[in-house]
Amino acid sequence: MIHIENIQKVYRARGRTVTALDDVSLHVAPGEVYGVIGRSGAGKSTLLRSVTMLERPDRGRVVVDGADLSALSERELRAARQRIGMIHQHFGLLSSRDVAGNVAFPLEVTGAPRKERRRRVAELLDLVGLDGLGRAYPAQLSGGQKQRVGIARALAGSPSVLLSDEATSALDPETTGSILALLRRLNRELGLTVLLITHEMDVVKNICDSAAVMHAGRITESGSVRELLTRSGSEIARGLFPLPPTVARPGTTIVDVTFVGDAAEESPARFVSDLARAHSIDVGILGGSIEDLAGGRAGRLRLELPGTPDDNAAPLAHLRDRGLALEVAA
Ligand SMILES: Nc1ncnc2c1ncn2[C@@H]1O[C@H](COP(=O)(O)OP(=O)(O)OP(=O)(O)O)[C@@H](O)[C@H]1O
Repeated sequence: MIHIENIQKVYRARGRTVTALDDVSLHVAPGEVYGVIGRSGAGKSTLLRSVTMLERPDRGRVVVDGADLSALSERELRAARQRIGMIHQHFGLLSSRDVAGNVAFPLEVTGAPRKERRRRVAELLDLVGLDGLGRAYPAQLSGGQKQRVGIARALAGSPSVLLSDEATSALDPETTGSILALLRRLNRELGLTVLLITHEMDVVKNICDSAAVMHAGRITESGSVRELLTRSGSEIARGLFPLPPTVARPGTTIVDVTFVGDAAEESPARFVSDLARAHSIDVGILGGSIEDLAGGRAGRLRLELPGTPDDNAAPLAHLRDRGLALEVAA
């Protein structure tokens, strides 16, 4: 649905050059929620602005819903952008217009007749849970309600793609949860493809099917969250399932075990007790957790086994045979 291919963006300001995007490629499948996570300055906003060509990359291609946006004129782009909704951290509402007026705004721009606008606004307010608030002004709304207005407005033109620029960063945790649940519902009910940028691992945890990590203009890892969880050294895996820093005691083996899919549905305690019984060893649990992620249940445990990794070839093979991904500390 969204194909970003080898895009490059260098800013030059006051004799300084900053490579905001350095050969970035990303592929978002239709109907998925894709999160790009990174620290401030990593290039996330530049990436999102490039998807609509609000920022034209110096190099590379951006294809959205089959249209190569990098090849369109400004006039053609304006039309193509109507198929892409966008929501922002600070909502971007017009304070002089009421809620209905804000949601109707994009419909006025495209020249929809008044009756059609009324009908559509009522439908959108109902969809985002703001029924009855059409006459309220942004100043009278909570942050969560403002973001719902932002979402309704973004959906006015029935886009196939929604871009979210830190949409929950200005909200408290509870409101964040309700906005993420709304995005997930819209994704499922409307088949909406969502590309979001965030600096919060919780956002990835709650709604993303796939994710990418950005550092200094580069994508350092990307894939489905499920796949990343089992990838050795994945930052997403570490962020979703933080484990305490551990130094292996001499003569012991530290192994991180990742449970996804069926393995996560069974009790991890069962795996540990089966392992201990089958190999007559004491297995220590040093930390870990099991969580419900957007893509299903998953978990990670850090285990301590007696003996060196060489001594533990059989227990480690036992865990691998049960379909678990292992990372053995060097
Ligand atoms: N218009 C601009 N002119 C010059 N440099 C810019 C411009 N926009 C962004 N940059 C620089 O490009 C780099 C990436 O910025 P960008 O805003 O994309 O990062 P970000 O990950 O979205 O960070 P934040 O979450 O703080 O917005 C930063 O070093 C930033 O200073």
